[in-house]
Amino acid sequence: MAKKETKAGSLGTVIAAHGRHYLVQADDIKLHCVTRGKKSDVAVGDVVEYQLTSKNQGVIEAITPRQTLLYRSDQYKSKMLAANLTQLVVVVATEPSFSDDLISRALVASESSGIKAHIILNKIDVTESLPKARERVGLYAKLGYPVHEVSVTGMPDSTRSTLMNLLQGQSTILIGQSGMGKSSLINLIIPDAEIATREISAALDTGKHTTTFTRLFQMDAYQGQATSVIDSPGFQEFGLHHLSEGMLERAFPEFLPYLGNCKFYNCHHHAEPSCAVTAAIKSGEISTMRHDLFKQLVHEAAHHRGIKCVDHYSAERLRIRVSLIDTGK
Ligand SMILES: Nc1nc2c(ncn2[C@@H]2O[C@H](COP(=O)(O)OP(=O)(O)OP(=O)(O)O)[C@@H](O)[C@H]2O)c(=O)[nH]1
Ligand SMILES: [Zn+2]
Repeated sequence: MAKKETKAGSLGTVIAAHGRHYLVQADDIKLHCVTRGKKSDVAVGDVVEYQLTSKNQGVIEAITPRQTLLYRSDQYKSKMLAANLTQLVVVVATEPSFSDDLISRALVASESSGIKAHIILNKIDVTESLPKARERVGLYAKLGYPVHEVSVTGMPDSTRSTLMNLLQGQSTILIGQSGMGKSSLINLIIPDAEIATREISAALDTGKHTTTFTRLFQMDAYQGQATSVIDSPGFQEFGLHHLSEGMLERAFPEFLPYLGNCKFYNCHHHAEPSCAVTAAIKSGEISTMRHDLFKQLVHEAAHHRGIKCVDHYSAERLRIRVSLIDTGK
């Protein structure tokens, strides 16, 4: 393979991050890289320019323009989950019970970052819990998010082909609560995933906490399109404090037909008279659960105004938009 280079240095993809230490896949080698100074704005999935400092170490000099950037944030800071994703896949299962709150937050994050979202319903071999789980994911299917039913242990072959169809040519992040079978899915499609994770963990000296970092697996390209899967550590919370009210209302696809039809142009869709969104809840077009989450997210974000990462976030979105214009997309 020809070595990819720019004037500033060689190019590689960040496949794992731990603190300010990064593992960069450059052609066939993995380099342990650091950034200059205190900079830590590198995300897994970034394509970076680096300079070699020794045989397997380097310094990241620059991040090439990102196509997308997925964030989550709490009241103190925003955290970049992954860069250059094309899709997000939420993994849920028939059991243990999954959280609608976490699914919807992940979907809102994907909408606001311009990333497609899918849902995988795993463990459909657990037939007692299947009807209820199907009914619950049906809400998301109605909103337009494709739902794929699989069973890693019950139907490994068809599960593998469903996954390969979904993943090929894409850069995908898998998100799921603990116990949904995310690791089982990864092991099914990437047989040496555990070995790779141990290697990454040793290279970045992450200690015993091997599952607490995000890592990217590069798979065989599909029709010339790079294919990669990012496994994110299971998390209980998915804060979206960086999203403004305007961004939030547009991240709920079921609200879109009603926006602009409220009596007040600056309607918060809360308790205002003649609100088209609350009318749609009454007529059953919008679910109360999703509207409650919308109000909760607006409430959380309201506590966040003025914190630096809002500017950082807006600047990044502008940068992505400019780079899309530059590349003519
Ligand atoms: N019945 C059934 N069990 C499954 C299936 N897939 C995974 N499991 C089981 O579910 C449990 C959790 O699977 P994991 O792959 O560890 O789940 P995870 O989402 O990675 O969870 P963490 O490792 O806690 O983040 C394990 O005992 C698996 O064997 C399935 O299709 N059917
Ligand atoms: Zn309204």
